[in-house]
Amino acid sequence: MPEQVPAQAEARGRESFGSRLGAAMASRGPLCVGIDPHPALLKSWGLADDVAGLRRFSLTVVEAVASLAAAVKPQVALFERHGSAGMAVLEEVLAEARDQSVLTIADAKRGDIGSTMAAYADAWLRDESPLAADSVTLSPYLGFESLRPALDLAAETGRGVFVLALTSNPEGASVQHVGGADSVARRITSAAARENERYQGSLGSVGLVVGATVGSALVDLDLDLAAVRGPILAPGLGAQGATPADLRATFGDAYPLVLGTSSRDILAAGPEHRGLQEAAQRTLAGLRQG
Ligand SMILES: O=C(O)c1cc(=O)[nH]c(=O)n1[C@@H]1O[C@H](COP(=O)(O)O)[C@@H](O)[C@H]1O
Repeated sequence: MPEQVPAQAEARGRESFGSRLGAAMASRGPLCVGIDPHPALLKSWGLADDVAGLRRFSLTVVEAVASLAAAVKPQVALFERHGSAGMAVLEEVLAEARDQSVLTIADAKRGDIGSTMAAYADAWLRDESPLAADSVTLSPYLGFESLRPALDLAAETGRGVFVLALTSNPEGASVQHVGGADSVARRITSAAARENERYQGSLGSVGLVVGATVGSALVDLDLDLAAVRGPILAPGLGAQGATPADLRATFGDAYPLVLGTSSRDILAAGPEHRGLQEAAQRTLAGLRQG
């Protein structure tokens, strides 16, 4: 039963993900740095588009920004394209982030029927898994309730999830805005709010993904994100055109819950630590000013 889950996490001496992320956002600021090792970025860093290049790139980003960011978000697709050796690098990156005390969001956007979802939950959210991260992104388009195994395992192990609600890409609206006053996005945000009822006294561990680029959609769809009480992962800064000022305008009262995330815009400032750190600090200063 949902009410028992925080007790399970507590029994294991675990602090919830929402509580840990809230503390990291308060002490370091509301920035997540995306680790997206695109072939073009590897090239611009003077690295080959191979497993050695992938490893050097990703570990460099973790080392450079671990003390500046509340979280790092490896994009799983860009490791997967290198096959099993690429996934081994992802395991190493997750372990390095853990050693350097920066929270991880595995950007895997998983979603499937419940029985298969249980296996995805095991992969990303179970202690023993080599791919265990602090949190994982989930796609709710097989129905929010199909995510149940991940929602429950995250609560049990003190981990978190970010559920896609309003994505940053222009095509997202063709599905997410459907339904008028009872839009798909509204159903997802309401379901996330219900899940977060089990996390009392801190930020919930069920976050949402809402793009920095969604403009007036929150007003148009009448979404109250502050009421969800979970973190809001907001991609779309920089390379997709959104600015920190856009975030403040878009999120209004919910802005304190927003974790701005940027990948290419910061990564293009590598390979030197200093360049990456300056780019991250610039983005963070913008987010703090909002
Ligand atoms: O879940 C995500 O992080 C995500 C959701 C979304 O709506 N839009 C979006 O861009 N993302 C991811 O955020 C990252 C954005 O990268 P940049 O555009 O380079 O900052 C990519 O890894 C995307 O897959």
